[in-house]
Amino acid sequence: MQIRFTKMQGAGNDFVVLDETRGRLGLTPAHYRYLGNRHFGVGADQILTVRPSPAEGVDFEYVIHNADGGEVEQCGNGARCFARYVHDKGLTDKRVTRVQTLSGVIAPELHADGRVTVDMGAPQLDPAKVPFNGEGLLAEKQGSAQKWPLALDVSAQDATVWIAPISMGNPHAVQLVADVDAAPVEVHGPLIENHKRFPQRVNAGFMQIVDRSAVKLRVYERGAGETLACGTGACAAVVAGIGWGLLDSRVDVHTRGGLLTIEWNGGAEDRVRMTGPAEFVFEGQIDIPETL
Ligand SMILES: N[C@H](CCC[C@H](N)C(=O)O)C(=O)O
Repeated sequence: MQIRFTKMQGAGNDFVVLDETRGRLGLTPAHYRYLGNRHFGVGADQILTVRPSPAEGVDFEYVIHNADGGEVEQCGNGARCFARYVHDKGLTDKRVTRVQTLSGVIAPELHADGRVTVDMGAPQLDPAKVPFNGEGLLAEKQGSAQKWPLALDVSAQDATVWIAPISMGNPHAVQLVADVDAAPVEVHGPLIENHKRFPQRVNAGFMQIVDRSAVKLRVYERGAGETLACGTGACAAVVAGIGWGLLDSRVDVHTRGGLLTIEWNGGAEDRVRMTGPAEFVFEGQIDIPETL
């Protein structure tokens, strides 16, 4: 099966973009895994699919699959690339679009310099709705937010990390670290991702506070492993830091792949705004087996 695709990246989080505005490709999770595979396929953290508007008042549908083939609710860096793609490919002449995702409607705005600002909606701060099962745990209060103890079974020495469970449509567990470069992301990341207290698994964020308007962040992503940047992870980290009383309302998030700027006024109903890059890398086509 011949698949035409566009490779894009936002702060180093990379994507295969598929255009289904003129008909469905009929791909299976195995096909998405194949496209995401960095040795046998194209290689990407996520596969983004553009579909026609599903309803009045919405311009497009935006479908997201992780490299492991699983469909997910939201992808922030992908949303910026989505907005750049639909405009530059002539699918719309709007610079502000309304896009339907599994977790609701988001509104990306494409700026003249190619950067994109996305209204990512309000965070979900109720742990049970992240979803996170905190039964039997005693959360610590900090500022207007909490930290929950998460016991990790790290070979002999048990480790407990203190996390904020936050959803941006997709689930995140954010923790503070003194030094992101020294943080045990490779070891703790998968243990947090697959922790039994996150029934839908979770994206694990490791945040170092630089000052009240700047952080460094690494994210071990659900279904993709550590990525160079995670847009929803940056949103969740800033929401946690503001809730803990450590950050102001506009924060530069320094990721290994580039800079994202996140704004949130701190109210549970306040919407999170994310600004960052969205770049084309190359166009291509790939012949993938019909059955995998
Ligand atoms: N791995 C995430 C989806 C992609 C999120 C990330 N790439 C972003 O920019 O938000 C999840 O399973 O929820």
